[in-house]
Amino acid sequence: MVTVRAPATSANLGSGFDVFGVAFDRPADVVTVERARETSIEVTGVGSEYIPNDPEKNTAGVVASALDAPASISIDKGVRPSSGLGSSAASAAATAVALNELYGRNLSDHELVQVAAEGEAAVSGTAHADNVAPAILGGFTVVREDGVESVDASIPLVAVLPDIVISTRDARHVVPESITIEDMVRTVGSAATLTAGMYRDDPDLVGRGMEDDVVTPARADLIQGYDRAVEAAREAGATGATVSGAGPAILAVTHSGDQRDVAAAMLDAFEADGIDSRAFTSTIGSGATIF
Ligand SMILES: Nc1ncnc2c1ncn2[C@@H]1O[C@H](COP(=O)(O)OP(=O)(O)O)[C@@H](O)[C@H]1O
Ligand SMILES: N[C@@H](CCOP(=O)(O)O)C(=O)O
Repeated sequence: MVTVRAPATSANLGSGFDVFGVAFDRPADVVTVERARETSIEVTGVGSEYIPNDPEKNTAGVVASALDAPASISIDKGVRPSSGLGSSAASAAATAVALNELYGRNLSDHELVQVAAEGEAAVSGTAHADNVAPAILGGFTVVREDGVESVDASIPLVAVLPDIVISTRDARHVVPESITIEDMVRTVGSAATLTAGMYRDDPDLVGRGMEDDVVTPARADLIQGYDRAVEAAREAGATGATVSGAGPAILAVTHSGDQRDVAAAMLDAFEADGIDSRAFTSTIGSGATIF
């Protein structure tokens, strides 16, 4: 039996659509696997009633199939599904790491990222690896078609999750299919600024580098209360705020010491719109851990 914890993650960070990701300290999914003749899945925890047990529809089951590693899989969900906090990815990442250990497959972390991304493809329609990469490797990650880079960075984060459900699959349909050269130039500038900020542990640069005029505005329209919450975050000291993943969570970057104020301001903003929400404060954290 092997048990692995994999954390919530935030993908995109505004300017890095399908490329950037960060790991949180918490919340996390905890996955336990045992050898079996056929794969079966039991799900408990946050939002488990909305998650299929069918191995072909659950990211964990798709990973078991991709690794040809049948198992009894127990998932204790800490990351709410359809949150924008990499819920489906946390299960996929934890399962990939756990089955690699259980079956002695000796795959590298980078190979496991590709396996876990197959689980993501089953639920979102695309094998985007920008959540499973930080969920496995930790830190700030950059995903390309031919590989993944990861760097440890110390940046304070606040994620606020409103009581709204948005599926990644649906939110991918609003992404523009093409962009102008002017938008491309601005996006590359933002993404490079953010990356420099991560290397320098500089929340001002990271916040500035989250600016994006391409994907974020289209997704923001799906999140009731988004504009008010982002404005409140900035007024409370956030250096940047944007849609976390495909939403509805909002990710804010702060200086250390400002996290509680920023979280409170965003919670109040959603409350003013009549929406319950909860906040997670974190710094950029580690990836999947075998117990
Ligand atoms: N192990 C899993 N954990 C969470 N969601 C899962 C899992 N397996 C399948 N799903 C499905 O994936 C969808 C949630 O994934 P997604 O829309 O990408 O949200 P999130 O941003 O939280 O990852 C839901 O429809 C859920 O039923
Ligand atoms: N790059 C993906 C990330 C989806 O993240 P999730 O946490 O909402 O699953 C996208 O933007 O579609």
